[in-house]
Amino acid sequence: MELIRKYFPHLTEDQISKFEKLEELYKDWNLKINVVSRKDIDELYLRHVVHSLGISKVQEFRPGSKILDVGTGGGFPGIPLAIMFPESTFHLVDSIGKKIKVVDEVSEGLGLENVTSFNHRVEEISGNYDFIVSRAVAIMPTFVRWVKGKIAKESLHERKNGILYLKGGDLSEELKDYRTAEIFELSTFFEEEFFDTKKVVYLPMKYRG
Ligand SMILES: C[S@@+](CC[C@H](N)C(=O)[O-])C[C@H]1O[C@@H](n2cnc3c(N)ncnc32)[C@H](O)[C@@H]1O
Repeated sequence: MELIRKYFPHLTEDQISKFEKLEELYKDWNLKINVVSRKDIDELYLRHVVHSLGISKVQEFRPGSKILDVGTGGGFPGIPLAIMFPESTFHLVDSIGKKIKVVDEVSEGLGLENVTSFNHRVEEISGNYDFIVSRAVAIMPTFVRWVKGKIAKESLHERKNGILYLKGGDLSEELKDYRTAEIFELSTFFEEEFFDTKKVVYLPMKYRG
């Protein structure tokens, strides 16, 4: 929790208490099914919560915005972002039912009214989202194919609607066909070594015509 207080000093008491409770809920769930690896659960705030919130350092979601988290697994980055932006709506999708069950239980346990989850492959759902967020699901060309019809044309934000993807390492090959992609180094915002190679890739939506 010190990391949350250190990097996000302006949270409300309600947000702080949700972030505190989140650890308890994930630790309980991890005894039943392995939603977070054993190693990572001890560093839940660093590896999952603060990492997810890296997206909020790049883009503040305005009230009323709609966000889709693709391949959310146990709820990352969607759940931490939903706590951070209570006036935005988050749809969390994953193709594995037992992961969605954990997402449902955690969001209910935290009283998150702005989270809805779907047990589907993302290719099967439709929607009109301001931003699509994700971590560790697919390479960019596949991901773009899955989500490009799901991004709203009207934007509530100054930055164009599009994809905000948490990635690591050298992305030059993977992003070579995406000239409009912007890469934000998370080490700019967070000093822990874990973030040295971590980035947020922002890919604005391209509109035809
Ligand atoms: C490596 S896990 C990452 C989970 C989470 N985003 C995180 O970073 O902790 C990848 C997740 O993507 C989901 N997934 C893969 N392809 C998908 C698709 N086409 N539609 C929905 N979910 C998908 C998998 O079921 C799995 O839970």
